[in-house]
Amino acid sequence: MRLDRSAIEAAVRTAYTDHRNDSGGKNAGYIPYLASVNPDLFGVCAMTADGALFEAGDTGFEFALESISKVFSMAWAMEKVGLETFQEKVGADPTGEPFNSVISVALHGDTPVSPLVNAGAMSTVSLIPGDTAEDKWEAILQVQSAFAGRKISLSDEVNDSEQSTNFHNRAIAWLLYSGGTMYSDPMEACDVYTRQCSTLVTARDLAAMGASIANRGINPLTGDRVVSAANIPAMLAEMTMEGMYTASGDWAYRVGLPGKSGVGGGILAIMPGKLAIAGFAPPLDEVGNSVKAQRAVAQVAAALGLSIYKASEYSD
Ligand SMILES: NC(=O)CC[C@H](N)C(=O)O
Repeated sequence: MRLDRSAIEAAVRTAYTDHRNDSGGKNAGYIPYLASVNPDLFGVCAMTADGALFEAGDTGFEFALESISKVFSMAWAMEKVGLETFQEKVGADPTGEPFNSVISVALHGDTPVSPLVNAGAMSTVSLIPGDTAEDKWEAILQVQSAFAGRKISLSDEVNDSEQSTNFHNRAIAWLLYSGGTMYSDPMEACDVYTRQCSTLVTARDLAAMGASIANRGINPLTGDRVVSAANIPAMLAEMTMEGMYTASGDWAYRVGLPGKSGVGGGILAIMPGKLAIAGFAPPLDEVGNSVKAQRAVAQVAAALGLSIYKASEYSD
C-alpha cells in the first residue's frame, strides 16, 4: 500500500471542511479549565511515518493532552520494567467501563486492568523509576517531548484546575494501593498522573507523537528512537482495546485503526508503518471522545482506505 501525498492532503482538507460546522457534544465539565476552552476550535492533521505533515484548521492551538498521555507513559514504563512485567503488574484487557470507573477496579480485585484507563495510568506512573515525584515527572515530560519532537511543557492553569478537583482519581489510587497494584505512594502517583494530563500539545504535536509510533518508535522529525520497536505492538494493541474507552469496539469496527482520545478534545489514530492522523475539537460525546475530531479522523482513514484489518487487501 502506497500513500499518495496529494490524497492525504485532500483527505485532511475535506475532513476539515466537511465537519467544520458540525454541532453536538459538550466540553468536559468536570475539569473547570476544559469547560472554558473555545468549543469552536477544530483542527485536523496527518503525519506520515517519514515526517510529512498535512494540516487544516486550528492545528497550532495548544490544548491539554489529558488521557492521550497514558500511551506515552505506558511506553516509558514498558521500556523500564519490561513488557511482560508491565503487563503482569498493570493488566492488558479492555475494562468495558468508563475511563474513571471505580466499579471496574472493584470488580477486578482492586486492580487496574488496562493502562489506558485512569486506574491503570496511575499504576503505570507508580512503576516509572525515580526517587521522587519530580524525577518521575521529569522522565514523563522528556518522553512526551521526545515523541513530539519539541519541548512539551506543563500548563500550570490546567494542572491547578485538575489538582484541585481530582478527588475521584485519588480514591481510585487508594483502592489500587489496597489491591497491591500501586507501586509507589498513591498520592504521588496521582499527582504525577494529573500533571502528565496537564501538558499542552497542538494537533501537529499529536500527529508527530503518533508518527513516532507509526514509524516503529523513531521520531521522524528528530531521527531519535523514542521507544523500542519491540514495545510498539503492545501499545497499538492497548489502543485498539481501550483507547476510545467504551467506544473502542465500535471504533475498531468502523475505523480499524488503533486510536486514543483525551477529554481535552484530542484524538490520535495510527496506521502502523504508514501514518498518524490527529484531530482536535473540545466538545465530547457521552463516552468522552471528541465529536468532531472523531468524525474527521475516521473520515481521513476511510478516504485513504486505511485499516489494520484490511491488510489482506493491500498489494505492497
Ligand atoms: N479521559 C481523560 O482524558 C481523562 C483525563 C483526566 N485528567 C482525568 O483523569 O479524568
